[in-house]
Amino acid sequence: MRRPKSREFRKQERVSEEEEISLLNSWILFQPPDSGSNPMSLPPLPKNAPVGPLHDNTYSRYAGASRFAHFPLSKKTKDALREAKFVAMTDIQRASLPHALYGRDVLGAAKTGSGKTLAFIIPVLEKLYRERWGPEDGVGSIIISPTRELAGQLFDVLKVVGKHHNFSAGLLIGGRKDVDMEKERVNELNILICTPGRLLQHMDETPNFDCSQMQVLVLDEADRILDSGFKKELNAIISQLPKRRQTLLFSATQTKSIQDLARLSLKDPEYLSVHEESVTATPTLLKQIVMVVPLDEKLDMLWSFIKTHLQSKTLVFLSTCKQVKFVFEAFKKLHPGIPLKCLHGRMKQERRMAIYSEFCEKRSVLFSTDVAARGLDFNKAVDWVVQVDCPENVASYIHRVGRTARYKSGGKSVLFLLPSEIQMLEKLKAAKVPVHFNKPRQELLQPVSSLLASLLVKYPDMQHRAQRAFITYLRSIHIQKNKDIFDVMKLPIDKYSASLGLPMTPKIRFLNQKIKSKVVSTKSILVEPEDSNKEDFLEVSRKKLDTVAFNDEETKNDLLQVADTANEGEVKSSENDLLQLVDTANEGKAKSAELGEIVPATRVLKKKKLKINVHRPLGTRVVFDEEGNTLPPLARIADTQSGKEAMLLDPEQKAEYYRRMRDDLKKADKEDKLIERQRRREKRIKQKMKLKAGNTEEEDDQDDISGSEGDETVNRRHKKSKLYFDSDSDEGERNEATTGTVTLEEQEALALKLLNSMHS
Ligand SMILES: Nc1ncnc2c1ncn2[C@@H]1O[C@H](COP(=O)(O)OP(=O)(O)OP(=O)(O)O)[C@@H](O)[C@H]1O
Repeated sequence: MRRPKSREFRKQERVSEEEEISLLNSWILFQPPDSGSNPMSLPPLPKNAPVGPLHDNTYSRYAGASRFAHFPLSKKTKDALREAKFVAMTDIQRASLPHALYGRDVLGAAKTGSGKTLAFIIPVLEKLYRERWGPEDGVGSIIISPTRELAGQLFDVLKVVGKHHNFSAGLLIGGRKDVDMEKERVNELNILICTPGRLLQHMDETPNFDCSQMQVLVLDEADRILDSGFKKELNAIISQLPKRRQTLLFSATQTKSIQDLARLSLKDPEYLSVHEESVTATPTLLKQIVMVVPLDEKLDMLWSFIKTHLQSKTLVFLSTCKQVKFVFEAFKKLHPGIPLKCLHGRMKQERRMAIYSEFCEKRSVLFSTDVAARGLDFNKAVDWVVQVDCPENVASYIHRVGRTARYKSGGKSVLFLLPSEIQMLEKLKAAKVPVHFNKPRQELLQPVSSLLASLLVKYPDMQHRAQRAFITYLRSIHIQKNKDIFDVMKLPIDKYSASLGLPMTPKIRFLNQKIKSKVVSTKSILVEPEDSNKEDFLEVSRKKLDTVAFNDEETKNDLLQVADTANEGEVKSSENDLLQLVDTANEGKAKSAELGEIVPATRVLKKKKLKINVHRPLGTRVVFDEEGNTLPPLARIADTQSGKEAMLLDPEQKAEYYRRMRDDLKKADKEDKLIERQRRREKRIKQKMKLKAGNTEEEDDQDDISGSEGDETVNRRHKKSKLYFDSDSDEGERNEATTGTVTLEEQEALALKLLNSMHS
């Protein structure tokens, strides 16, 4: 047990702290970095150079120093840094700390995993220390993170570096039940680490919540917090903060938008982009691979990848929560031989945190939405980042792959691109992201679709999950802004549905409308060579690039590597192939004929052909009339049962036959309705019970396309919609909601009738 410090000791401590603060202030003011300069351009202090106050009343130069020990930092901070083995500074720390310590606003940009967290945690601690901030002063600094997991991680770093300081700090994130306790204590906290939604909730609901004296505002992943997803929240937050404050913004993909920065009222900010001159925008030790994978082969490819990388820690990104849930559940049932986990914004907070910690500790495969794309520093290095679905933009790509190859460790990533998404490559190259093409070995591909189909039969709930995954993925593509890359009409929808194990392609209203309009325009497409060429290109490139699969064993370590390093030339040539294909496509259909491909003119035609094949009864002779129509059922029966022909064609008998059929149909219809009513009723009861139990995790039907945050406000919005929308098709959702109400009324009426009849 710690003995309470004596009064005398406390007094002495105070005096020495005051002396230290005075020294630090003089040191910082003595030789600050020039405004607009990057301290990285200054030579570091020689190893044995004296540090701090010098004998002639001067101080050593700290701008440009490369070790924490050479900086005007408090002993408490220096001790903690040393204990955590932080000795030499990273580039972004060298560049931004001198400006931040001097009190300037900073916009810091540096590659993922390059140590930006310390670049803002240290100035926050030092500022409050030098201001002698205490419990009675309330909120002194607010650090905002876009996701809960990242906020939790920042809190952990703060606990490490600030462990000798006496500040109180709080983690305010959505999904935690102890909001009332937070409200009671939030005004006593000195440092708040929060997500925008929860902070705003306190600003709105906590009596006397006061941050009018706060000194430092930090936005980690600043570009994300400043983008439209958080616009309203951030504007409301900023409006309640004092104008006189220091603001620090950090991200691997920094915003330079004047409008964004104007919202924050920055004062002559220092823009420090330490890797701007670098040849690549991603970590140098990161090996990045791109493979072209048709949509209907993505799961085969992913499954094969997992099976051939059982010793790796792998992070898999998918576009939507429903995809994550489906792939996780399905693959889990197929027992790949490595633990699987999933993380998405619709999970309960405790579960999210638990999964995050488990993945930090253990070798496993984590399926995730973009909720894990930014900032997270998984303790034991992630070996592979697999992007099954194309990220919405380059920034998103950079953050996702940045979960591996952090600080000084290496890592690998692979991106599956659809043939229609090839333009993404140009964007990556333009942003200095060095990617290599790879053609893993076809023979090692382990198809999983048939296994999924059997799973869906065995577990009926999996069918529902597969449908949701299917629909939400298409919707995620549909709502993307960049239509040059993301075009839902270019997707092989039926094949994709089959690849998930679905027996039939689910109906999607928004897509049906699109297809209809495409059918109308098909006529003109057929006479417009340019557009039809596009289709040709799609088919040709698919055929040519389809030949991908994974190598076996870890030793030949990932098929990817073998093909890549063993034959750099081959990679190059495949890349060239790809580029050539674009040209080839522009040369029109003639070229594809040369290639020996039978290329359908449009997808619509292909689909029609498929339909006929699917619905035609196998092994039965189909009789067509002269116009090519099949004969009506009765005529067919008459044809096959020649003995009864006369009877069935007799008008009275025919009428009788039709009457019986009608009755049978009515009966079947009635039964179906009853079953359906019962199903809906059970579903409603289930939902009510879930609501009562406060279970927010499952079946939130507005899918989280961005896969982000799961912040409190966002969740509240979703919860609301949950009451009304309960199906994937927009139309279906509304229908079901309305039918649900009518059924309830009907049931009440029925109950009343029953009661009356009992009393009478
Ligand atoms: N000076 C340092 N010395 C040693 N390790 C460091 C130093 N600074 C940071 N690190 C380590 O580097 C890793 C990455 O740091 P951090 O999470 O701050 O990166 P980041 O730049 O914020 O990445 P992201 O852009 O993905 O958010 C962490 O494990 C951290 O402990």
